[in-house]
Amino acid sequence: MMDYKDKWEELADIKDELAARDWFMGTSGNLSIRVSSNRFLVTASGKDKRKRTSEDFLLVDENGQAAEETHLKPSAETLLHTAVYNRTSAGCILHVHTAENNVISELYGGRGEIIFKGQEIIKAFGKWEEDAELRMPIIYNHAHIPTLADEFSAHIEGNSGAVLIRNHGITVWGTSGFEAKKLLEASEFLFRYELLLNQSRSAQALNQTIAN
Ligand SMILES: CSC[C@@H](O)[C@@H](O)C(=O)COP(=O)(O)O
Ligand SMILES: [Zn+2]
Repeated sequence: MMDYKDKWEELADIKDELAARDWFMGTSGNLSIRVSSNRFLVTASGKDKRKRTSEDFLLVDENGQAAEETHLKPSAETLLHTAVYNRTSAGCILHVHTAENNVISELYGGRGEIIFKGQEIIKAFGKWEEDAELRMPIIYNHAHIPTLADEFSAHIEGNSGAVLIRNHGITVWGTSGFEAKKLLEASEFLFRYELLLNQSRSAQALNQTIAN
């Protein structure tokens, strides 16, 4: 039997941290961590991800099928995880639904992407140049998961990245658990900033109209 105790604990710790941020509303979200070239641990479907139990994850193969005898069902969105692991050397994938990532995906979904520029925190994505841009794709939320996974796959470029699914959530991947969490936190910071900025500008414009 494969020994994945350390990877299990690492993913469970990440899950606890994201839960402390309240990023698993209504059982939403799914997480995975690579164990070998063709095996990864993924969250069991439909669980309350704020709880830490011995049934939180199951080992799956490169097709997203259980690789060991279990009564657990892999996440409904496991195909998005297999899409990343089969194309890259990524080590961890995190998917969360937040009000902020949903509103951003709706505001900018018509453009198919949101671009962040002039933000220090895009360095978390390896964007170090002064005029660097971070382009984050926004894809349609197909209910048919193989179709969603196909559209998502078109945006997998390299061992780290982030894709927004419109009115659904964000999926980020990185070379390790640490990297994936960093990208997720940086993304959610950018979303909150963008929303706050838009709100502040609207309030400012309204105040000016009233003053004139
Ligand atoms: C109730 S959340 C909606 C789910 O369909 C899904 O989007 C999700 O993120 C969690 O599904 P899961 O099967 O638990 O991984
Ligand atoms: Zn989801």
